[in-house]
Amino acid sequence: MPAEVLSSTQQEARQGAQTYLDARLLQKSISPLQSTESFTIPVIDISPSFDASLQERKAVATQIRAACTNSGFFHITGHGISREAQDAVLDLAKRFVKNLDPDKKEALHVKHSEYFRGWEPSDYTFTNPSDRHVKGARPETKECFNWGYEEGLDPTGGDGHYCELDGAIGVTANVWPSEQDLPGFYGTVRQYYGEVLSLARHLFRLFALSLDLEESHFDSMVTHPSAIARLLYYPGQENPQPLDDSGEDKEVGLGAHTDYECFTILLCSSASGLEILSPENVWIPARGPTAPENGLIINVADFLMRWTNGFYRSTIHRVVNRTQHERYSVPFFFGVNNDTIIETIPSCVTPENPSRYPPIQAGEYVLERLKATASD
Ligand SMILES: O=C(O)CCC(=O)C(=O)O
Ligand SMILES: [Fe+2]
Repeated sequence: MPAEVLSSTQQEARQGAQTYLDARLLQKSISPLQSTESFTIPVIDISPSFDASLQERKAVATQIRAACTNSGFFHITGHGISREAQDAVLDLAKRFVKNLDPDKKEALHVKHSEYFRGWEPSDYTFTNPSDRHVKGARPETKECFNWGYEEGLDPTGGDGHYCELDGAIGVTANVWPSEQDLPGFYGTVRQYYGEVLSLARHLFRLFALSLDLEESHFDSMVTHPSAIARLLYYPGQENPQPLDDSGEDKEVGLGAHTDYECFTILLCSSASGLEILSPENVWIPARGPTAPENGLIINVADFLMRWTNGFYRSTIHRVVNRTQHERYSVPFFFGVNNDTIIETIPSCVTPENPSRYPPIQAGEYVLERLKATASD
């Protein structure tokens, strides 16, 4: 890949995603206040996809395709992630936020990391880079801890070829609290992350079927994948703030954004707060009355949207905790091996819809998007 192609695509990585986000948010503000919303978030039981016939796997894939071409957002049940691992990792998020001393957090600050690993205090990033420039912008209320793939977290043990977002080999990018400060931290992360990583590889096979590709199409691209995850915390509001004069929230947990990778697997505590911009450009709660009890949330992210030439939709979402309760969540952002160069999937290109995106190296794309949240 010639150098000039990469640098122009880095620019395009930021701008393309921001343009999509800004355009959808603009449509939101001109859409009628009284919504004629008919959209509900689909719930897909993926249990038949584990041990059944190809025909049954294809039936699940068909439901995934329908969700991805509409809102790009759905709940899954029958996913096999143990309740124990889910509860333990949510509890870990709480322990990290509440029990780790400020100086220990400071030592893990993401500003020390080229790859945005470690402790991310609320005011360090704007999840929607445009929010930084809004007059009187207040910091988002979230606080989080980020880590990425390492072979020790992979139940397969990996393929020995992991490289970082920028292609660097042999770097130790993750940082961890010490065992003394937070006993069992790494073990709990490893258990949950390992289970979700296996689920993500399985889901990618269903995504392949959903795009009429061979089931194994993506397998060789996720042997040492980009798989960043985070423990997230949103404080409750002591006195939940009324909306401001323009009908916007005064306090936002995480600004409106799309995720960067292929798809996200999200675990959240019962507290409400996550909202998605529906296909009709109306904010709706992600965990409405139809949300399943033990489900996980899946949303399409930007890399899959560009890979499919816009056929699959990346979901715009945000978090606003309007309750007095604390909220915790653990998103897992799944993408392909950082060193994979991606070109639009040929079956998503037609004479009416020619490829809109130049080739790009997967990790470079994600790194560029991460950088945009912390600076201009
Ligand atoms: O906390 C949540 O529910 C969503 C988190 C999220 O959207 C993100 O970290 O990208
Ligand atoms: Fe997100």
